[in-house]
Amino acid sequence: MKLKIAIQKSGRLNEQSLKLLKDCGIYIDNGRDQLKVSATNFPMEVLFLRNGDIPQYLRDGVADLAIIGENLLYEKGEDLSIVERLGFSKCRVSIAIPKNEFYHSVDDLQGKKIATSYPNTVQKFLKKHQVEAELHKISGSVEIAPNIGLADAICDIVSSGSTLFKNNLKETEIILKSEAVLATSPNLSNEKAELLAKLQFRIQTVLKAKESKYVLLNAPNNKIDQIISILPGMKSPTLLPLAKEGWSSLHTVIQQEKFWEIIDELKLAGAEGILVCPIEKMVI
Ligand SMILES: Nc1ncnc2c1ncn2[C@@H]1O[C@H](COP(=O)(O)OP(=O)(O)OP(=O)(O)O)[C@@H](O)[C@H]1O
Ligand SMILES: O=P(O)(O)OC[C@H]1O[C@H](OP(=O)(O)OP(=O)(O)O)[C@H](O)[C@@H]1O
Ligand SMILES: [Mg+2]
Repeated sequence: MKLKIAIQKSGRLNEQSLKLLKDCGIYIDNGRDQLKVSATNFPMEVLFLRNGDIPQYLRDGVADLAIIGENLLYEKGEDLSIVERLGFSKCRVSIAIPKNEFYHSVDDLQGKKIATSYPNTVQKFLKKHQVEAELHKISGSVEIAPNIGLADAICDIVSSGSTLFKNNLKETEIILKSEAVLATSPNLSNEKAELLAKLQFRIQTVLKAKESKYVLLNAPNNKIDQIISILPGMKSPTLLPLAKEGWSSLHTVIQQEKFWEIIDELKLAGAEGILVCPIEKMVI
């Protein structure tokens, strides 16, 4: 018995999905040309599919789980559950209009023509705000629609905003924020649920390690207490004596984002030779 995981065949999510499996110690042979590949060291089969088809495959039980954009679940798979947020492919689904158009509120979309690849998402948004607009479904290059007279507004994925900028559009409403997630089929057998739990444990181990850094620093012994009070450590930090009399080396694990907040404080408190190292796996 194998856990069948669907990942995007090619596109934005493909590379990082494969990398995540690799970081979890799951090796896949010949992922390139085949649409179905078995892992060599984990009871798993990887199905390479078109993104848009994945929610249906999950629903039908053709795939047990999938790595997919949260936005696509909102569009096509609200009945499916998210079991893990994966932290990559962060983006938002937004409404945009030509830069020079006036925009005050959602009401300005009343009676307008909106081009999008995410019709259900837009429809839900319009309904919530009691706005009636005409939807025009297109499958790609949505941002060009207003420039060629196809629509008054668009709804599409925005990340850096450069596609909007290049097409003279401005973002007026953020409908939702998205990232890659692990989603599951509704009726997993107990055996499959156990395998899923194993996979989730590995994923959490990898993700936690990514957020954290191993920090080493040197300081005079009389400054150590103050430095420890600044460090938001895992537990108590490790303290080792240096060859130099009256000095110690202090090791701890901190959240990457916290590091930038406390670095100046650490230096002021007398920390020297600060090293920040990546962590490969982290089991807590
Ligand atoms: N510019 C972006 N920045 C960050 N994430 C993005 C961006 N564009 C898309 N994504 C995310 O990646 C997912 C896949 O996008 P991509 O454009 O590769 O595939 P697609 O065109 O939706 O699907 P298909 O596999 O059918 O071609 C999207 O659902 C979204 O969650
Ligand atoms: O805000 P930005 O950083 O510019 O990213 C947004 C763009 O990225 C995606 O397109 P993609 O490149 O995936 O092309 P596609 O339309 O062929 O899917 C999305 O559909 C937007 O067009
Ligand atoms: Mg795309």
